[in-house]
This record gives sequence, C-alpha cells and structure tokens, in this order.
Amino acid sequence: MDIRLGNGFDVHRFRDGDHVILCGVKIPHSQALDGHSDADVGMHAVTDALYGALAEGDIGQHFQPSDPQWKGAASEIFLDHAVKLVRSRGFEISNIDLTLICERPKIGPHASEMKERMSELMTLDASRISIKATTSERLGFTGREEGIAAIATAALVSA
Ligand SMILES: Nc1ccn([C@@H]2O[C@H](COP(=O)(O)O)[C@@H](O)[C@H]2O)c(=O)n1
Ligand SMILES: C[C@@]1(CO)OP(=O)(O)OP(=O)(O)OC[C@H]1O
Repeated sequence: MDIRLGNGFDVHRFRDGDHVILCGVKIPHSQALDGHSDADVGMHAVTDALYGALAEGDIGQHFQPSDPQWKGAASEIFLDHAVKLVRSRGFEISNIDLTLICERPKIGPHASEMKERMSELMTLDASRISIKATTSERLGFTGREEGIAAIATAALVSA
C-alpha cells in the first residue's frame, strides 16, 4: 500500500459584497471574497492538498489566474480536476482535513452543509471529511478581518 500526504494553503482578501462561498456553500456575510474565480478559499486549499499529495504542482499551474476562462469560475471545476487526477493515478482519497482561519463568518453553523457538498463533489464519504475553523485571536490580517486563510491536508492511499 502506497500512502501519500499533501497540504494546501490559500488566502483570499475580502471585498464589497454580501456573501462568501466556502466549500461550495453560499454563506451570508457583510463582505465577499476577492479572486479571479469565485474565491472559494477552502475549496482551493483542499484542491492544492490533492495536487500536493500527487506532487502534481498547484492549482495556479493547472488553472492560470491570468486565464480569462476562469474569471468567476465555480471552484468545483478545479476540485473535480484534482479528484479525477487522484483516481487516474491509481489512488483513492482516504481523508481530508480543512481548517478555515477567520474571525467571521462563523463556520460552525455551516460546517455540516459544507461537508455534505464536498462529499458530493469528491464522491467521498462525509465521515472522511473534516471541516474546522478557528480565529487568530484578532491577530494579523485574519484578525483584522482583511481576509480568510485556509489550510488543508489530504491523505491518499493506493487503490
Ligand atoms: N470563523 C470561525 C471561528 C471559530 N469558530 C468556532 O469557534 C471556536 C473557537 O474559536 P477560537 O479561534 O476562539 O479558538 C472554534 O473552535 C470553532 O468551533 C467558528 O465556528 N467560525
Ligand atoms: C483559482 C484560480 C483560478 O485562476 O484563481 P483565484 O480565484 O484568484 O484563486 P487563487 O487561489 O488566488 O489562484 C489560483 C487560480 O488557479
């Protein structure tokens, strides 16, 4: 059995708006997240963790931020590509662990829906998907509510 571990980290800054999209779920908030795509920072971190576990570069190498075709794109496109690449390389996803770092919005009330959405997108049992959140105790850019950071770990096992 071959085991691979990968990590992903992403940050998106806030901009004017009335909701954020995290793990494919629309969450009402006093601001939106800025990015070339839909700026789903949680989904980007998970996607990068999958690419990392395969040593297949990073999300920006696969989906150039300068490419107009990804303007406003749903980040499910990127995650789907990474999941398909995992399986094409003869691996299965054992588990995913995601932590979102932000003062607001509060993630807890939405974590279950986010987990279910990721489960559907990855065809992975929800019991293998962990979605957590923490503040940075008002320290740094997340503490000043300038943006959201996300860090993810993916574990793959040979199929
Ligand atoms: N955006 C967030 C941040 C935190 N939580 C929940 O609050 C708990 C305490 O967070 P601290 O940063 O103060 O330790 C944390 O464990 C989460 O359960 C949240 O839901 N959304
Ligand atoms: C998702 C992509 C898609 O062009 O752009 P962004 O939405 O800006 O997100 P980021 O994590 O900054 O860069 C990765 C890019 O692949």
